[in-house]
Amino acid sequence: MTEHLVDPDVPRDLHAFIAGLPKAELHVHHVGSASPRIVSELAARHADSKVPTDPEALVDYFTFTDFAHFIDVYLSVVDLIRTPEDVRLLTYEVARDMARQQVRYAELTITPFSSTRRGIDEGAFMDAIEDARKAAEAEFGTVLRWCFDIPGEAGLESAEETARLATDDRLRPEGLVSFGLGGPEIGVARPQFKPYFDRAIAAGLHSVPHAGETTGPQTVWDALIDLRAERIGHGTSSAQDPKLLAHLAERRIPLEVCPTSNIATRAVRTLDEHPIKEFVRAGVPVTINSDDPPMFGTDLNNEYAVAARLLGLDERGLADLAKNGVEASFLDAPGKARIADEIDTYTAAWLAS
Ligand SMILES: Nc1ncnc2c1ncn2[C@@H]1O[C@H](CCC(=O)c2cccc(C(=O)O)c2)[C@@H](O)[C@H]1O
Ligand SMILES: [Zn+2]
Repeated sequence: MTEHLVDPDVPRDLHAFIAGLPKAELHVHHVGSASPRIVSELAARHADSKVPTDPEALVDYFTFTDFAHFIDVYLSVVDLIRTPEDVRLLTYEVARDMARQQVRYAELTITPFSSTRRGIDEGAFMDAIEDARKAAEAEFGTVLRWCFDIPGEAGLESAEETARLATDDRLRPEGLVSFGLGGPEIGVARPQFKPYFDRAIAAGLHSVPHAGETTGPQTVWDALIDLRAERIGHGTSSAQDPKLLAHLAERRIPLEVCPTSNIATRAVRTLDEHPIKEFVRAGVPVTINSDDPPMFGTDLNNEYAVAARLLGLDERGLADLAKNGVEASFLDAPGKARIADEIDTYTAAWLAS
């Protein structure tokens, strides 16, 4: 457990329970998962970068005035990833950090457009992530799968490139399971991306766009109707629309909730105002995720502690939340059953001790 992340309002033994709880993570960004250790290593390789390497300076650097500022800082870290070896290092080290938190399975959102437009060869990029995925599974036991996302603000050129990389049989990596859409939402309407999502879905990929993070509930409706979303990234503003909440609950469409992220990007004012309770009350399937953990000064374990506090959960409630993540994942049925059983066994042993 990382000591500075202990929430004083959550009992210490609940933190310890969370630290050992087997988990699935469904909403976490590749570059946004670069820890200070990884950032320092990349910055040392590329000394001209403006990203600070000192962990204390990084805390200030990762303090955001608004969502646009967050994206600017995010892109400065993207600029640190310049070679296939950088891509491999980042991916492998992110898996190591996940394994330490008992993450058994993660769908990692990768933005291949950002790397190919910066000159990394597309085939070498795919080889680097696949090589890291296989090594991480063998060495840490964490299973990684990919979501390729369109950086919407970069325009339809980025959508075309992302759809091509995700659907070309010669390039598409074995670990790819889903197709997403990220970046700012203001001025980036979801319906324009429909043809690209149609292509990805026709190629067998699942649809998981961000929506309702920084704009209202209509964006979530657009993601559901035009992009045929199977899960929603954030979906925070859904709480403003009771019909939408009822729809999400009835269709069993999970929200990928990332509480600390919403505060760090100023999408939500305070944790106590976070709508997670409304989602649960409306019967919407809720999953807990970390988004860009080091940039938001969090990790997945801390997000579970935050959820425990906001929802008043005990060990059984936390185990159910972890099982929501497994159930909402794109694992096959035996894969889901294996992690769900592990969660039950761990919880029973903890409660019996
Ligand atoms: N909380 C988040 N909510 C939304 N997205 C988030 C979040 N966290 C991380 N992201 C990532 O940020 C990327 C945005 C990148 C982007 O806008 C952009 C614009 C213009 C040019 C380029 C370029 O690369 O040249 C990139 C998204 O694709 C997504 O993967
Ligand atoms: Zn995200």
